Amino acid sequence: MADSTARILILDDDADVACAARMLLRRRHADVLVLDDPAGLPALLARAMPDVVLLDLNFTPGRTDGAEGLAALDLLRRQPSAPAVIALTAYADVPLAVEALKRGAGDFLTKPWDNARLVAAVDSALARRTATPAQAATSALMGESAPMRAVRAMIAGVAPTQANVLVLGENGVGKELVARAIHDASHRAGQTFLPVDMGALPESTFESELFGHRKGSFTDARADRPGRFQAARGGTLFLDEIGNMPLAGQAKLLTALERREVTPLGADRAESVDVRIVSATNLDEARLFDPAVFRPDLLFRLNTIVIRVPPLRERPADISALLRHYLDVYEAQYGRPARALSAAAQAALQAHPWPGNVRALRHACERAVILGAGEQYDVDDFSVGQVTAAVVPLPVPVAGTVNATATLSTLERDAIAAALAQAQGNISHAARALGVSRAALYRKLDKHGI
Ligand SMILES: Nc1ncnc2c1ncn2[C@@H]1O[C@H](COP(=O)(O)OP(=O)(O)OP(=O)(O)O)[C@@H](O)[C@H]1O
Repeated sequence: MADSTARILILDDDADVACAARMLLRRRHADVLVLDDPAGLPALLARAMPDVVLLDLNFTPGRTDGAEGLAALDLLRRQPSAPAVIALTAYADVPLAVEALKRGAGDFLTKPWDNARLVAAVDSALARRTATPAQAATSALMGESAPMRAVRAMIAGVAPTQANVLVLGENGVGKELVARAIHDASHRAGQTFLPVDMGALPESTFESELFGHRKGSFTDARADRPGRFQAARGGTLFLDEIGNMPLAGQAKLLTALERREVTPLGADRAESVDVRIVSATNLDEARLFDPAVFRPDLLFRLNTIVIRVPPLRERPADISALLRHYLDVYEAQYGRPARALSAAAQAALQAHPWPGNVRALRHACERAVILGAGEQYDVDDFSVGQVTAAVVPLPVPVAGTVNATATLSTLERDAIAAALAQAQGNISHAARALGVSRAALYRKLDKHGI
């Protein structure tokens, strides 16, 4: 069932490929457009700006240099509210995938793709796109509280080195922003910053996703394919959610990090790859240091430097500036007039514990900008009173008294609340139990005000 209002464009001349992708994505996104020729792109953009573009890199038969796709990518990146781009290529060509990433594509997929991976790539592109205004530059890591100043000092100290960095903190505290800030302040800034959600990598394709594969190495390996390590060569690989990696995957990652080289599936020789590793997890440290959960030898490789990003409730001095920043961002994005916060709203939001941290604050600001009707923002516009709903038993609807949509919506909310309770608040685990990506779960939490 389509549950997002995002607009997705598939720009690919292969009708079968475009049709397969459209059918898959239509289950979740109501608005999926297909275009078979980049020449039609300017007219389409003038009519309807997409949120995410799946962009083939080669169109003219026989052409494999990617020039047509890269030109379309440049055009997309020049748009005032540029869509997120996922480059698609049938020719698993590392330099071309890397070139697309360097020119602003957020991710790449090689054909034929794994359906779950395609869905997850679109979800993360949407999530990242929403976050773009705050993530564009190092200075976007806001906060003048003493703990955030200490975090920034650590970033400045560690960025110029080659040290692997482990970023710890609850969901939504800004771990990815910290990782980007390290990359942006390092000598690798001009190279790729590639985030990989380690919790979302299927066990069966773990090696091929990370290290790549050679044509014919397994039934579906119809072409050589680069892995994330090769794609991030020279840059920074951000291993997100490492705490959700199965132990088997941990062993494979350890070998790559120890040897500083990776062996694509089916290859007879290892390749050395120069990547800087920044990793992150929301696992609490007691769990992370439990050998039954995480291999100590891998942890030792990853945590040369540890940066702890404190939850927002421990740095209330940052709340006010973050509120104003995100209200400004969304007022500009939605073309709404600038409005002040009422004194009561300011006090209530300042005292709020923000269990979802800065991500929740950002979502609350977006809601307020869209829904707030008064001259000033009132506390109700932020709908933050419902934050504990995930652990509060929800009322069971009485048959016949609610309409079908309300029932479905309630069921979904119940399922999410139950999954979260069972996963003890671990978003990745709850998302996996529900069969959706983390990004999709975040959107649903937002939708239900959880
Ligand atoms: N210090 C900050 N200043 C401005 N925006 C922030 C800050 N910290 C987080 N954000 C915003 O909050 C959102 C969540 O941040 P981010 O994705 O970096 O968190 P995370 O800790 O990596 O989350 P998760 O654990 O769920 O992956 C993003 O939109 C980000 O831009």
